[in-house]
Amino acid sequence: MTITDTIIPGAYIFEPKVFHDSRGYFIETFNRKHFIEKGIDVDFVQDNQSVSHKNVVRGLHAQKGPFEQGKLVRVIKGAVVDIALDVRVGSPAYGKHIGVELTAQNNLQLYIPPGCLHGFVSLQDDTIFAYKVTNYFDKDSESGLIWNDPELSIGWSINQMDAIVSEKDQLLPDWKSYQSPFTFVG
Ligand SMILES: Cc1cn([C@H]2C[C@H](O)[C@@H](COP(=O)(O)OP(=O)(O)O[C@H]3O[C@H](C)C(=O)[C@H](O)[C@H]3O)O2)c(=O)[nH]c1=O
Repeated sequence: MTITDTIIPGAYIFEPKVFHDSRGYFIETFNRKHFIEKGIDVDFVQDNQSVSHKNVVRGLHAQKGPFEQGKLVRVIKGAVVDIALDVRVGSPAYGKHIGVELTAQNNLQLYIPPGCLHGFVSLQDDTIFAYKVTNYFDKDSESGLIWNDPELSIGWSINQMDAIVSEKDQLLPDWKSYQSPFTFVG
């Protein structure tokens, strides 16, 4: 497993070792010891899976405390551009985002710490997105930001006119009206 730091404190890119043989391949998709190596004491309590058509954008979402979530995200089939935006007040990366292409071919995974808004755009039809979260879903704790605020100039790699966005996500606030409920703990 190769673990790469990002500009967002606590966010890491994981590249699992692929064991190929005449039958196909094997990878460990999660091993807690790699998080412990990075000093992250994760306790995932829920696994999620969504399937998206090409050009579907989900996000930018985060659950507020006490239901904030760390997320370990990956793609089982297809491809996404995955975005994490640090909104922890006091973070050295506050207002900064990372974008990582996660595909069924590259097997990359991204760990997104609590306090980051998360979203992705599906680059292929029938993309299967699977992720582990460190806290339970709590509908009343959902918060978010509109996906395409020009002030953040997030590179979604698709033509905005083609994006398929839920009605709920289309109503999310823009960056200048976003009130972060998160504080950075260094
Ligand atoms: C997230 C979630 C949703 N649901 C139910 C609620 C709705 O009836 C339905 C679809 O939910 P939603 O439209 O919020 O799904 P996404 O737009 O994929 O939301 C996710 O998208 C971005 C990328 C995220 O990082 C979050 O995990 C999450 O916000 O599933 C549940 O029952 N449990 C859950 O954990």
